[in-house]
Amino acid sequence: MTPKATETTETTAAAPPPPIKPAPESEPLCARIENFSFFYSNGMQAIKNVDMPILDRKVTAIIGPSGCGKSTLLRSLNRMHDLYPGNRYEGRVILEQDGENLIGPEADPVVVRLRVGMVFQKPNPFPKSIFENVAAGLRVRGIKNRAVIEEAVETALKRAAIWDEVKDKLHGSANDLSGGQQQRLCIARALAPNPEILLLDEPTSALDPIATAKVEDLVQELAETVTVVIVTHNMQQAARISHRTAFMYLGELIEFGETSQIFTSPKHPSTESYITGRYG
Ligand SMILES: Nc1ncnc2c1ncn2[C@@H]1O[C@H](COP(=O)(O)OP(=O)(O)OP(=O)(O)O)[C@@H](O)[C@H]1O
Repeated sequence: MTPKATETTETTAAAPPPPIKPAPESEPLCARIENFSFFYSNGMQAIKNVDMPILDRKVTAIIGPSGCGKSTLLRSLNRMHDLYPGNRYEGRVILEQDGENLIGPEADPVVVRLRVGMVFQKPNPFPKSIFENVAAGLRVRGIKNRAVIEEAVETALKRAAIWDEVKDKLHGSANDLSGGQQQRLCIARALAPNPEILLLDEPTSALDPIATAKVEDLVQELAETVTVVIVTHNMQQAARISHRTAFMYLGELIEFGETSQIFTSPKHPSTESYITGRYG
């Protein structure tokens, strides 16, 4: 018997459900990412229409499989992509404090990088003294008074929980520190200009478990005074230290919510597949 058209046995793969838009937040925001897209100079669209709140003085983790756009999104927040010609931003990243659009044409990328500090995967201290590493951002801010710089360097090193280890060798080379100490020094360097947001791009992936635990403790402490956004491949880390988690896939923000909700009852099937280790 010839099957009728309606009885065909062929199946087509169901399209994945659309991303879930973040729910309105009741807690104070530090910034809002609105309808944000990013295009690399070769025309590749790495971020697609992302809307995401960034909670004030909380830790937001960005997770997702390799190549989903985590680092691209993070680097957009402090205009790192401006260092390469031809890259393009669309949309807005608004700082709540004064309404500045960080990716707008009027925003000076150098000033944005003081308001939004960044620490990378591999510790990258300048080949200078410990003191000069931390003072660097203050000098960019135009601060020249020695006493002011000394006080700010001490405060930043204390905030980064490394003061006790370096206070007697501030003029020694940063390169003589251990990897974990170098990473905390880089955090101090980012903190010295007193940024509103601290971006951390897989800050512990080059560190051993003890140095990792120190940085994780530090991040939680820091969130009392500065907003933190962290990219991590380590889901236990995201679950341990963040208040909100953003799951990205193929350049889209698929799901955003309280970290405990994302890890225990994700709403989107792609989030569930990722956190249960089925891909990525
Ligand atoms: N300079 C570049 N020019 C063009 N495309 C790029 C560039 N850098 C990254 N991409 C592409 O943009 C997409 C997002 O990359 P991105 O590094 O942001 O992903 P990721 O989620 O951080 O990955 P990983 O976890 O592996 O670090 C990828 O498809 C990547 O190939």
